[in-house]
Amino acid sequence: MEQSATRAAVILPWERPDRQDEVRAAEARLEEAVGLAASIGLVIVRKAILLLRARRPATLLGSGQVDSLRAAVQEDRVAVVIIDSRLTPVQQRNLERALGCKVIDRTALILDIFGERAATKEGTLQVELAHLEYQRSRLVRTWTHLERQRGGFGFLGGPGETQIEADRRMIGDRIVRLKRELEQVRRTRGLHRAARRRVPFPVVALVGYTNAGKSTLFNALTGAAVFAQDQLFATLDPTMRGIRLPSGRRIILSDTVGFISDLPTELVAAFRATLEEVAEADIILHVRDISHPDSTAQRTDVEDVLEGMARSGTLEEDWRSRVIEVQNKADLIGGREAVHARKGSVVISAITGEGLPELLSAIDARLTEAMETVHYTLPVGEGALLAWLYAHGEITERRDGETEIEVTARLLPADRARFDLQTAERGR
Ligand SMILES: Nc1nc2c(ncn2[C@@H]2O[C@H](COP(=O)(O)OP(=O)(O)OP(=O)(O)O)[C@@H](O)[C@H]2O)c(=O)[nH]1
Repeated sequence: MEQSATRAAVILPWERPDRQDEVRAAEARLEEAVGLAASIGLVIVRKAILLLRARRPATLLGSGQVDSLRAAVQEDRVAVVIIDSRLTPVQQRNLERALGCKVIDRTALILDIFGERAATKEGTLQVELAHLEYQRSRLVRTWTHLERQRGGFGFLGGPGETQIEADRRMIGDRIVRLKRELEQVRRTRGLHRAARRRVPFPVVALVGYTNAGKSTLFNALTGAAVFAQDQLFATLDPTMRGIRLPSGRRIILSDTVGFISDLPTELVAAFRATLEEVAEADIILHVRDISHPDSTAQRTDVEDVLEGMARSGTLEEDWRSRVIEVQNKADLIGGREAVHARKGSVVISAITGEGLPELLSAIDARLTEAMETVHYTLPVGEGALLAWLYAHGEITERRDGETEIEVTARLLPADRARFDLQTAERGR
């Protein structure tokens, strides 16, 4: 595929003083950017941290740095240079001219990733909106090359003034339409929620920083224990997979887009929209890279975003009781035994597999803990409802009468909502 062959260089301009701890932070930041670029299919053939004494208005980088970068671009046949910083439209255009290749900045890279990962209607619209606003703020031919290749929104025309005016109008019109569509989607969101609740198993969502190991963990867990793909899962998106826990209970594992350090503010709404799955989750697995120099700050960031979602009503207020913290990459810091497990957390290595059985048991235990005791009186003959209760909960008591069956069961709050929805529909 053409896009998988796109050769890229990732450059991190670094303005902070080069103290030893800062160097480690810069290296981690560069690794993050490399991971992000690789996640959209770019082949990274060069990466570098460039120390900035001052931000040059024309090119951001110093002229010597631009010269050696040009040589590197030629030598390595680089098609795209990613500057992990914010570029003004002028800087971007000047760099493209000087380097003789496409140049994109951090915001453009992140937008691309969100565009690929947005799963819900709202997520897709929100990302497209952020994308158009970004383009409008530039109004020059920017990264249409990458766009076309990847089938995105590459509709910007030539660089002439009239063309730019026409583009400005077109983008403006599209933004107005998108905002209207978004409102429409938000109005009907409640309806979609109810429909999603009919996924008949508890949902466990993975959240965490990019590179924390979410996908590795997702694959490790699903690779080992996927249950037969039935009709239901064919219609779900590929970031959702069903697995069976040691208890025999089935769950849906749902991967989400990763958190990114210093997320540009204009992308916050788009990011939150891509996190919508978390609102549906019975359990949130917060995957952390405990070997990362910013590990603690990253944890706070994730919790702050979830708290923000709770304040805005997207997430239920008791979200903290549904989080299991997963302290990943224990193998890099001396193995499971060497790591102090925080309360409510499980230490693992998604790569070596250590701690995975304990994690599965923790999910099982947390689901059991979250169950509520409910009583139902079902008419005899409603075998399907009774069967549903047996399949999704634990029946603790059952009394069969002439016309009615009384059942006491333990159910998850979400399952209880699903069950109530079913009985309400039958009553209709
Ligand atoms: N040593 C070690 N490396 C790990 C472990 N888990 C993941 N990794 C590595 O960390 C890198 C990032 O892992 P991913 O699973 O792609 O991370 P992610 O959280 O899904 O990242 P995004 O998809 O960008 O959000 C990869 O190179 C993995 O091989 C682990 O337990 N130990």
